[in-house]
Amino acid sequence: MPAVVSAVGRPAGAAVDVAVVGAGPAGLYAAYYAGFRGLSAVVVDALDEPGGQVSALYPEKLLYDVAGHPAVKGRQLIDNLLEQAAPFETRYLLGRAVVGLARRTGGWTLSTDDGGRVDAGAVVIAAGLGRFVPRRLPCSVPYEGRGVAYHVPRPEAHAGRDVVVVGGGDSAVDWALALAPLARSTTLVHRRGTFRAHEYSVRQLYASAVRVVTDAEVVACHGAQRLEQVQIRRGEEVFTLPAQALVAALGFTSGLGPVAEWGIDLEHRRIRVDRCMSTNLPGVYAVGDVCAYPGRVPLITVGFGEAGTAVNHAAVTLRPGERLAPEHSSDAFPGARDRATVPSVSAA
Ligand SMILES: Cc1cc2nc3c(=O)[nH]c(=O)nc-3n(C[C@H](O)[C@H](O)[C@H](O)COP(=O)(O)OP(=O)(O)OC[C@H]3O[C@@H](n4cnc5c(N)ncnc54)[C@H](O)[C@@H]3O)c2cc1C
Repeated sequence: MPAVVSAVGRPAGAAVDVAVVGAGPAGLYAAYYAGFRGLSAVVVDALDEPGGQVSALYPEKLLYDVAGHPAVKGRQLIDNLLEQAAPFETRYLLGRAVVGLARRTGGWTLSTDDGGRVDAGAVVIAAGLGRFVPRRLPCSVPYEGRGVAYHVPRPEAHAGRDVVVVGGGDSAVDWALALAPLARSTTLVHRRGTFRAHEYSVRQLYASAVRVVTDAEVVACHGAQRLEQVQIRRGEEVFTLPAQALVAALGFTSGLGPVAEWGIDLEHRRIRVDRCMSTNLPGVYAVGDVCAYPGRVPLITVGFGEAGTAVNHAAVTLRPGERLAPEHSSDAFPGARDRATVPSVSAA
């Protein structure tokens, strides 16, 4: 995967042409497209990892309906999108939420929840379902970042560890299956007797090395500096397992949050756009699952097309005289430095 640098706590720097809110598939493709059109771009996401729903909810699943990919793992698709944007000077500001949008001369200023700001000529909102907030397992909260996590972007990071996954849905089962070949031990704890996950995955689960503990709950976490053990209660029985990692796969809540307060026209908690992907605010576009127009279908491939449309229109707005239709990428590669010599994604 190209190196994506989180710049939490650092100012975003000089004005850019395009600020993208959200590093899901639509936002990442908007960043690529900005580079392709010779525009500088910053992508801001509240999550520490790029990839939006794909990374947070199903990085290990295969997708079969993304154009040009007969089958691609969620994680691989996001890596590919990052690699595609890598020749350009895209900056990724991860782990910070955009909380404000204010007009300024020549564009817009985004403010972030760490007190930072990004000045941009145009804004592409690719906020999907909004900010994801993980459902927490109360007893594990003190160990957040010290062994307790809410998703598994890189299963390899858990190699050789004792891992306890908590939950009964697709993410919990998928992650347990992905971790089992790598971890020293993998235990899946679910408070009910049956799983909500896909039937095929559940069959794989019971055939795997994962220790499955149903009708049970993690009731305590212990450890000095980091997580070392978890206590599990199953009926009257209470037992302790070694655990250097606990993955609380209890789902996420999501909501548009501050985006709804920026004076943008909304429709059923989505941002209303026209055929150019423009919102009612000049120079502010919306793409991907966050946008609404009659007949929209919430698919990744659709979001890619919308991102291209929005950035091409932004290019014309930012640089009057430019053509709306881009050159064919097969004929020219405008805006990029020499592909062969360029490192991956640059830091903020
Ligand atoms: C289990 C599952 C399986 C799926 N399978 C498929 C499939 O096979 N094929 C397919 O086409 N689609 C599939 N989808 C749908 C697909 O994942 C979504 O359509 C796609 O992720 C939408 O992309 P997006 O970039 O618009 O938004 P998202 O992926 O939702 O990303 C939005 C990003 O914006 C960030 N954000 C939101 N608000 C802010 C803010 N204020 N500040 C900073 N960051 C913010 C969020 O943190 C998030 O990272 C599936 C979805 C799920 C849940």
